[in-house]
Amino acid sequence: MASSRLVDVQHLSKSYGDHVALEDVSLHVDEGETLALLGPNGAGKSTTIEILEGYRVRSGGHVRVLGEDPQRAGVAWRAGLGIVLQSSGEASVATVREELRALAALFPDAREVDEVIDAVGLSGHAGRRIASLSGGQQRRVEVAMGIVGRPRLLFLDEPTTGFDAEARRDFWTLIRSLQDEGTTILLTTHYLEEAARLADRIVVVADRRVAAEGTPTSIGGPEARLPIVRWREAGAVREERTHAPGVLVAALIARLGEPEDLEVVRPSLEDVYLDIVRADRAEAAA
Ligand SMILES: Nc1ncnc2c1ncn2[C@@H]1O[C@H](COP(=O)(O)OP(=O)(O)OP(=O)(O)O)[C@@H](O)[C@H]1O
Repeated sequence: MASSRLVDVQHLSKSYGDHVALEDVSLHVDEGETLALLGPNGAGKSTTIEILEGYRVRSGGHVRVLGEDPQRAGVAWRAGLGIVLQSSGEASVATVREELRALAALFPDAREVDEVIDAVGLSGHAGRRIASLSGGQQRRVEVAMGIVGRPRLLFLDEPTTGFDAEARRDFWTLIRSLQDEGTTILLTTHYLEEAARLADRIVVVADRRVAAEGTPTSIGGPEARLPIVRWREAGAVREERTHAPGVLVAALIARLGEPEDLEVVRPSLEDVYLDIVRADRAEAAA
């Protein structure tokens, strides 16, 4: 195992009673990297991440996080982790600053609490009770709690759920600054744009296993990225995928004059992701 491999998962399986949640998942995260774990509801993302955090016991496979098996690792190991779980909905009656100060005291090299409060956009709310904040503001407190210990490895399980558009942009800026400091991040999200902007690499989990892996611009293979030219002809929408959209558009203009409803679209990560998940589902059904 490379020394820079902070997360190493091989052939991970997990069953809840008779229900198989994960069958054979292998993935890794290297130091300094941000990996986005994507997949439909129920695919097993939280199960995977909670096994890596030591909160769930695996049924089989090999797992190393910061060089240790999460099922056996101790308090010193945990101090290297930052954890933002899927939102619990439970809120403390302490104030934002009190809660973060209490938590920061547990870490050897914690960040300055007021800087963290500022970084998550809560400086105007530092003295307010967490329970009195809005859902999105409470989620920001949870993110602050994940980063205050200056973790080497940060787990973010759907961190921006409940954020408004501006808060999400601010969060992306915050994550970029953590990436610049060298923080290694494992992120789950249902926002494909978030994965496209933040991740160095993406792993798609579907039907209990890894369905695809790659960078945001390469996952799914080159064919999945071919531009689509759409236009209307004889009352019907036509479309064609092509390596040379300009050539096709020129040919359409020569044939039709100005083509009706003409557009040239490059598939987004979301389009590619949906193709991967649908193909995987069709394969599983077959
Ligand atoms: N404690 C549990 N007991 C029984 N089944 C569980 C338990 N936790 C999760 N599961 C099941 O395991 C599967 C994977 O769940 P998991 O929460 O890991 O999915 P997910 O990919 O995180 O989904 P989402 O995107 O909805 O958060 C689901 O079918 C879920 O119902």
